[in-house]
Amino acid sequence: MGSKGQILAALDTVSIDQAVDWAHRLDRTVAGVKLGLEFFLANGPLGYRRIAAVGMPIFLDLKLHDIPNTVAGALRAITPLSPSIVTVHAAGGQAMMQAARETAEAEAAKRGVKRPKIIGVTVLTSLDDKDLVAVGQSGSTSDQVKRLATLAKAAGLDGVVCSPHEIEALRKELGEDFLLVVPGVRPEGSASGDQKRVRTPGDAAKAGADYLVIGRPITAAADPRDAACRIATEIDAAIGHAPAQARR
Ligand SMILES: O=c1ccn([C@@H]2O[C@H](COP(=O)(O)O)[C@@H](O)[C@H]2O)c(=O)[nH]1
Repeated sequence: MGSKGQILAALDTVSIDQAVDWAHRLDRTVAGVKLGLEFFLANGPLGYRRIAAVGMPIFLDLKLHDIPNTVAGALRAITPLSPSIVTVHAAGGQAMMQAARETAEAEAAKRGVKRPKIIGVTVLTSLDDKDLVAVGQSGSTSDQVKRLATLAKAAGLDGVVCSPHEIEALRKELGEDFLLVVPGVRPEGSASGDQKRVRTPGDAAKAGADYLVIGRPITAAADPRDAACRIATEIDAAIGHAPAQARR
């Protein structure tokens, strides 16, 4: 499969028909698809099941951020859908992240489904150092990402969402088995939009990302499948054909 096995395509839309169409076009071209707040708030579990029926792994990116009891309840609600990956905000704290992990484990065992990987969102890729100061956080984005990722690992999470700029430092600090799921990926010449901490797919893969989360550069293209294939080719050219996990 080459580096197609590293791309998670973000299907950001409220339209079920649009998302199903993208999923069919991208089937066997990417590792999986990401459904986020926009899709899930509009279409809920029924919409999720329509996409799941296409047969690709689903990253359910709801970025849960609440008290431990509420996040545990949310995990009980979504684990039966059998997503491959779900997200919580690492800034929600260690107790909340632990509750998420333990609840997913218990609920998956009870339902006889595979436990989703629980991933902590560190600092959103739309933020830079100045934005952190504006919300009252001192220090750099890279320091804050490292702090939150360390906390996520201590809480038993499977990995984190970080920007392409923090990959090397987190690999060194947190080891080879900690999943790094990386948005903020832009092929040369494509618009950054609201993303502030960006790198190219080739650079992010070479730095050691496990998965690259890519939305608009694929979904806004005239031919999304062709766009995904081009990105996979760029990654292959940068790293050779072995995906990150196989290279370690
Ligand atoms: O820090 C984060 C966490 C999540 N995302 C999500 O990734 C995709 C990126 O989409 P693009 O169109 O490639 O910008 C989107 O669904 C975000 O919700 C992120 O960008 N940054």
